[in-house]
This record gives sequence, C-alpha cells and structure tokens, in this order.
Amino acid sequence: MAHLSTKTYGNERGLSCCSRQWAADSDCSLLHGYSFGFRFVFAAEQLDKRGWVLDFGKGGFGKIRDWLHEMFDHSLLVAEDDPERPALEALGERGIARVRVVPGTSCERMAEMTFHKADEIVREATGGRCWVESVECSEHGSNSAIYRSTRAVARLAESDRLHEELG
Ligand SMILES: Nc1nc2c(c(=O)[nH]1)N=C([C@H](O)[C@H](O)COP(=O)(O)OP(=O)(O)OP(=O)(O)O)CN2
Repeated sequence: MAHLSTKTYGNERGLSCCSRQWAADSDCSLLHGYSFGFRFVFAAEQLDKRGWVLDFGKGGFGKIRDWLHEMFDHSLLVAEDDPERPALEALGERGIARVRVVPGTSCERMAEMTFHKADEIVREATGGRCWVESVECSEHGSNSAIYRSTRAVARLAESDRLHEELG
C-alpha cells in the first residue's frame, strides 16, 4: 500500500512556449505555441512527520515549479534531432528566443522528460522516501499524454504484496 498525492500545474498557469514537431506531416511541423499544463502523481509508502507525501508548496513542489519555469516559460523548445536545429538555435544566439534543446517536443516526450526531472528532485529531497508515479503533460483541455515508469508501477505492486503478506 502506498499513499498517492497529486499536484496540478495547469494550462492556466501561463507556461507559454513555442515548438514544432518537425517530423509531422501537418501544421504541427510549423512553430506553434501552447501554455503546457502538467499533472504530477507522487507516491510514498511512509508519510513524513506532518502526514504528507510531498509538500504541495515551496518546501516540496517548489523545486519542480522552478524547473518548469526554467524550461517552459517564454521558451522555444527545439528537438535535439530537428534538422533545422541550427537555424532555431541561431534565434537564441541573436537574443530573440530562449532556446531549450529537448529530447522531443511531443506531449509524450515532454511528459517523459518532466517525469525524470521531477523524480530526481523528489527522490533527492526526501532521501528516496517519495517518488513520482506519473506525469501528464497537456497542450490544452483535449490533448495530453501520460508517462508512467515501470519502476514506479513495480514498486507500488511490491508494496501492495508486502502489505498483504505481512497483514
Ligand atoms: N500523440 C500526439 N499527437 C499529436 C501531438 C502530440 O504531441 N502527441 N501534437 C500535435 C500538434 O503539435 C498539435 O499540438 C495539435 O494540433 P492539431 O492537430 O491541430 O490538434 P488539435 O487537437 O489541437 O485540433 P483539433 O481541433 O482537435 O483538430 C498533433 N498530434
């Protein structure tokens, strides 16, 4: 058995950024902008002394919030394998874009990248007590993708099994 908590840093927060999906054979290959939203699920077998999985505020989620702004606020996301990467990076060199090179610009890749960063942050901050179960990244109310690690799913299953075995 594990405790789960959620934190939504929604589309209304204004993480406005610009990107393109160069391999798409649609308008998605053109630069376009979204205010991406994120929903995190955190997990822990043991709560802290306050009875919390992870502080929703500055003391816990704060570092993830800072990273979200660093990555996604007023930035131009460029996929590392974008054939036009040099041209897009040149915009950064000219001071007219804040370029962030990322593994991929689909919601799926953004959820995956954010999962790994958030998991690193919470594991370090809680000495491994808390981990990230999943991250959802949404373009708007209709389109989103979820990244869930098999390690996190396995840890939850193992926790359930031990609880049943030990009563
Ligand atoms: N699985 C995914 N599919 C698509 C992604 C994605 O990240 N993951 N991204 C896009 C485009 O970049 C774009 O963001 C969506 O544009 P569009 O095709 O216009 O889709 P919409 O839902 O916004 O428009 P409708 O009004 O529903 O047509 C495409 N696919």
